[in-house]
This record gives sequence, structure tokens and C-alpha cells, in this order.
Amino acid sequence: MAPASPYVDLDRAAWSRLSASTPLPLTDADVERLRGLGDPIDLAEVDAVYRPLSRLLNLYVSATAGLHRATSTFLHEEPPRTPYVIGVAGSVAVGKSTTARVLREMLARWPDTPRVELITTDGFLYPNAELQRRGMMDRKGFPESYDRRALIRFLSRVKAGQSEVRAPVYSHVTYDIVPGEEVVVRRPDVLIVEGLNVLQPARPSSVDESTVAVSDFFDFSIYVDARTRNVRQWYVERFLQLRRTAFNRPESYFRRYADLSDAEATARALSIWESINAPNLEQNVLPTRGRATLVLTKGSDHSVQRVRLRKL
Ligand SMILES: Nc1ncnc2c1ncn2[C@@H]1O[C@H](COP(=O)(O)OP(=O)(O)OP(=O)(O)O)[C@@H](O)[C@H]1O
Ligand SMILES: CC(C)(CO)[C@@H](O)C(=O)NCCC(=O)O
Repeated sequence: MAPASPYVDLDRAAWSRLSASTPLPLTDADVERLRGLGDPIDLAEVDAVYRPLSRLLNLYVSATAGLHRATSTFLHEEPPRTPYVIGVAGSVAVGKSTTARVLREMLARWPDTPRVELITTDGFLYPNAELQRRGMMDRKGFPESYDRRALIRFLSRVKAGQSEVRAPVYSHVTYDIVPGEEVVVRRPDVLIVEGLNVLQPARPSSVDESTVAVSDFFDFSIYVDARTRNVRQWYVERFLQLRRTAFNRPESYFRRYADLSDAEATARALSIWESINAPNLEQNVLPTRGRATLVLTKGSDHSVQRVRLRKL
């Protein structure tokens, strides 16, 4: 007999049927506000894909709280007030930030988790000056371009239930850490951590404290997946759109690309994709997919076509 698979693999229709009695708390206007540039997500997609996911996560949050209560009863201690932490991983331009924002909004509508915070690991990228010093300006997004120690410290404080934990902030417009700016996480019910490399295992031979991995702090993790050629196309299309908007801002790092023709901009985007984001996807991001609790697989139109849940 074949060994039982640890995964259940569902197509869109089967997945979507699992949420029959769960209310859909968002409106068209909410979805429009949460949608990332180039992501066509609409209320029907939220209904079919995110409503079941929100229900599943709500069940998991309750079950985890029950487990914590059991441990506390056994130890004769007060149950800890620790956030439920969800990681969202996947390629640059796959739509992780939209997924994370929609989930944040949906989870916050459940009575037991009104306070949901979202952070992205972009804030833990080394500032450009430091990346330049290390000769890593063309490695942005690779595991070594992040201050992993600071990210682990941040997550361990959040998990320890500290009342205020601070993280640095990254700007996609200046393409750098924003000096002096920070986000403050104040003991939420749920923390969503979005980033390319959040499912990376710990480095085996590291001499610092990080034999701990970021994902050790996750109660649940989601990998947003799509064919590489589709993601490349989304990256290029977004680049072309940004050329007309964000790149025109005087403080934009990409200001010099604002006046490129379509053909020049496409060539530039493809070259950044092929030299940085594609190798990072192949070498570092894709290999972590199997570690996720849930994989959302998108088709060429961005809609989720398959869902794989780890059940064992
Ligand atoms: N060069 C840029 N200038 C201004 N805004 C940008 C730039 N690159 C990305 N953005 C904006 O920042 C948001 C997040 O970008 P980021 O690169 O973190 O997303 P991503 O990693 O591509 O993942 P995803 O598309 O999966 O959220 C995007 O939705 C986009 O609108
Ligand atoms: C900041 C990251 C690494 C991740 O969000 C990404 O958006 C990025 O800037 N990658 C480097 C190459 C590029 O500019 O697309």
C-alpha cells in the first residue's frame, strides 16, 4: 500500500466548497483598497479562496490556544499571551503582499482575533550603504541581504509576548531602509510575516545564534506559488506600470527609468528579473515551498487554481 500523503491537494472548486457557512465580511471597496499593483483580485476570488482559508485559520488559532491552555494547566501557570504567527512566502511579484493584506483584513473580522498586524521582511534588508559595503547591491532579496539576526530577535520578542516590539521600515520608492522610521507591534492576536525567504531553514554551519530559523516562530505558513514564466511576466508588467507612477516621483531610486520607451523598460525589467529575482527564486525561494503548511497555486490570470494543505 502506498504511504499516506502528508498533503491534501484540492482544486479551486473543491477548496471553495469547504467554507459553506463562513460569512464573507469584505466588500468590493475593501478588496479594491487591498489589491496590489497588477493584481486583479476581486470579491469573487476572495469568496472562493480566502473565505475557506480564513475559516481554516480561525479553527487553527482556536486549537492552538487550546493547546497552550493545556500546557499551562499542566505547568500550573497562566496561559501565555502570545500572537499566532503566520508566514507568507513566495517570489517577488507573485502577489504575497495582496494575500497578506486580504488575510489580515479577514482574520480581524473574527471575534477572537480582532487585532491582526502585518509586517514584511523588507524592513530587515540591510540599508543600501551596508549592502554596498558588502558588495551585495545586486543580491537584494537573497537570504544574505537581510539582517537575519535582527529578524529572529524581533520574532522571538513578539512570541515572548513583549508589549512593544519595533521593526525598521523599507521604501520601495527610495529602494532603501527609511532612516528613523519604524513600525511598532503591540501584542496582536495574530501577526502575519510576509517575505520572500521566510521559509528558509536555519543555516547549518552558522556560528551566531541563528541555528534558529524564522519559520520556527510560525504557527502556520503559506507559500504563494505560480509558474516562473507567469511571475516574470507580472514583474515586467508591474515595472511598466510603475514607470508611469512611482518612478516619476523625485525621490524614486528608479527615476532614471521613468522616461524609457516600452521596449527599453521591458528589456530593463527582464534584465533585473534574470540577474536577481529569477536566480533567487530558483536557488532560495522555490526550494522552501515544501515546508509551507499551505500552498496556493495561481494560474496565469493570478486566480488561485489549486490549494495544497499539509494535514500530517
Ligand atoms: N520599484 C518600485 N517602486 C515603487 N513601488 C514598488 C516598486 N516595486 C514594488 N513596489 C510596490 O511595492 C509592493 C510590494 O512589492 P514587493 O516587491 O515587496 O512585492 P513582491 O515581493 O513583488 O511581492 P508581491 O507582489 O508578491 O507582493 C508592490 O505591490 C508594488 O506595488
Ligand atoms: C525588496 C525585494 C527584495 C523584496 O520585496 C524586491 O522587491 C527587490 O527589490 N528585488 C531586487 C531586484 C528588483 O529591483 O526587483
